[in-house]
Amino acid sequence: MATPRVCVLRAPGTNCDRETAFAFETAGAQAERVHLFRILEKPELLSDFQTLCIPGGFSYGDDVGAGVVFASQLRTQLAEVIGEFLQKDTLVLGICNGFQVLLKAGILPGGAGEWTNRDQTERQSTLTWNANGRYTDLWVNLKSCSEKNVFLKGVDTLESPIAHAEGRFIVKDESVIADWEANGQIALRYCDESGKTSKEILDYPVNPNGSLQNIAGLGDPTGRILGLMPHPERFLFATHHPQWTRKNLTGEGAGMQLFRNAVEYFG
Ligand SMILES: NC(=O)CC[C@H](N)C(=O)O
Repeated sequence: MATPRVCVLRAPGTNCDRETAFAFETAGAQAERVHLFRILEKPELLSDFQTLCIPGGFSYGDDVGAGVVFASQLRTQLAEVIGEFLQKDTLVLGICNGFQVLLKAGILPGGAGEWTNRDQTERQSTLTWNANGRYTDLWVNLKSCSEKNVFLKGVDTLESPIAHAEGRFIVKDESVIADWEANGQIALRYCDESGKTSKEILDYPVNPNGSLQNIAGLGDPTGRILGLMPHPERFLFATHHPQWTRKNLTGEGAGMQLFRNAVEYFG
């Protein structure tokens, strides 16, 4: 199997890059933590990689809004190389702050298809302050809703931690969600312990932030891009789970499958 190279792109304030690189490495990829300033200096470096991952954290201190500054650097200073990267048979993963960046840059939900028109396309959706107005840190249940998304192959439900202040997914006009759903772009929804979810906003803590239609993750039309608020890299081993002894969990954690899928895609 070919070993894909993963660029874990970090900016000032990113703090989940080591764990995320470790997750990809454990799944069999070759992951490199690359500082955004290196790519700004030498944009062609990005073409050495098959996967781009923007990890979680507080890029630029969440100033102006989480992910906004990082996203605007991608949109303006790196537009060309990002466009080339998206056109190729590559994967993109954005975790938490990374999801915020993908959405605010306009890499999601349109992917390569919309990237060239990103300045003409009005942004339909965003991630804003949690309904409870607070930074919220807990474990949630997720239901995979897309058969198309590469990262979610073989995933039905998974538990994962969330840790964010600006994770409430909202849209300007709710009717776009039906189109995204038909396209397989609605990737993950918050659900209860039995895996049940709904389009009505479920109560806290099942839906921890008040996201519309309980949406926790979104993909592009090709299924090669995924952005999600929860942190799969924090559940690689059973022992990461707060109740692993009580629940007798052993072996891998549910988050591992997403990284393995990303590696096997290139197999
Ligand atoms: N864990 C994260 O990546 C946090 C994202 C962002 N800083 C927020 O609080 O919303």
